[in-house]
Amino acid sequence: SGQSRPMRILQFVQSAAAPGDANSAICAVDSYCANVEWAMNVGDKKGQILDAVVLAVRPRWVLELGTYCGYSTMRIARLLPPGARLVTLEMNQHYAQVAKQILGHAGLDTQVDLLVGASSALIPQLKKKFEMETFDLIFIDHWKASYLPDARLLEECGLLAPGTVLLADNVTCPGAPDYLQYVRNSPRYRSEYFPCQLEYLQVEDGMEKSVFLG
Ligand SMILES: CCc1ncnc2c1ncn2[C@@H]1O[C@H](/C=C/CNC(=O)c2cc(-c3ccc(F)cc3)cc(O)c2O)[C@@H](O)[C@H]1O
Ligand SMILES: [Mg+2]
Repeated sequence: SGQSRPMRILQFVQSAAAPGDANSAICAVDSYCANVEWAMNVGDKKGQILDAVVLAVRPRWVLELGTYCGYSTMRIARLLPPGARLVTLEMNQHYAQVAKQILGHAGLDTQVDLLVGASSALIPQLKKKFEMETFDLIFIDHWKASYLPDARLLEECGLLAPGTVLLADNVTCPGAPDYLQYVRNSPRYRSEYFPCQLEYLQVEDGMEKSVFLG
C-alpha cells in the first residue's frame, strides 16, 4: 500500500505514533525502517550524535539541507530552545508534502519552515526571507555531490559566522570526498570526524562536524 516509500513511512507514523509526541514519531520511523523497509533517514545511532550537537550548540537559527521524510527535521526541532527556528530545504515536492504531514503529526510544524526548491536557488534568498544574518547550526544530508558547492555558497552568501557548526551526514558512506578534503584542509574550518554505523545497517559511516572560523 502507499505508492511511495515516503508515503508508506507517513502512513505507519500516522497509525503507530501518538499525535503531538515527537519521540513516538521518531521511534515509529526507526521501527518501520529497521524492520519493514530501509530508508535514508539519519537513524537513531547517528541521530544521537545529531542530538548531542544540537544540545551543545543551543542554536537560534538552524538550516537543514535535504528534508526527505523529515526524520532529522524532527530530531532537531524537538530539541530547539523556544523562539529558535529550523529552516529545511527540499527539492522534491512529494517528499516535502510527506515531511510536512509527519512534522504536523509530531506537533513540530511551528518551529520549522520547510521550503520546496533546490538549495542552490534557495540559499541566496534566506537572509532576506527570514530577516536573519547567520545560521548557528547547519545539518547537511542532501545529494552528496552538493555538499561542497553548497558549503561554498553559504560562505559566499555570508550565512556563516565564526562558531557556526556544519554537521554533515554520510561522509564515509556513500561519502562526500571533495567536501571532506575541503573542510579538513581549509584554514577556515576546524573539523572533527564522528565514526558511526550507517542507519539501520552494520556498515561503517560517519559524520563530520566542522566549525567555521571566519
Ligand atoms: C539541488 C540540491 C538539493 N536541494 C534540495 N533538496 C535536495 C537537493 N539534493 C537532494 N535533495 C533532497 O535531499 C534528499 C536526498 C538525500 C540524499 N541522501 C543520500 O543519498 C543518502 C544515501 C544513503 C545510502 C544509500 C545507499 C547505501 F547503500 C548506503 C547509504 C544514506 C544516507 O544517509 C543518505 O543521506 C532527498 O529528499 C532529495 O530530494
Ligand atoms: Mg544521510
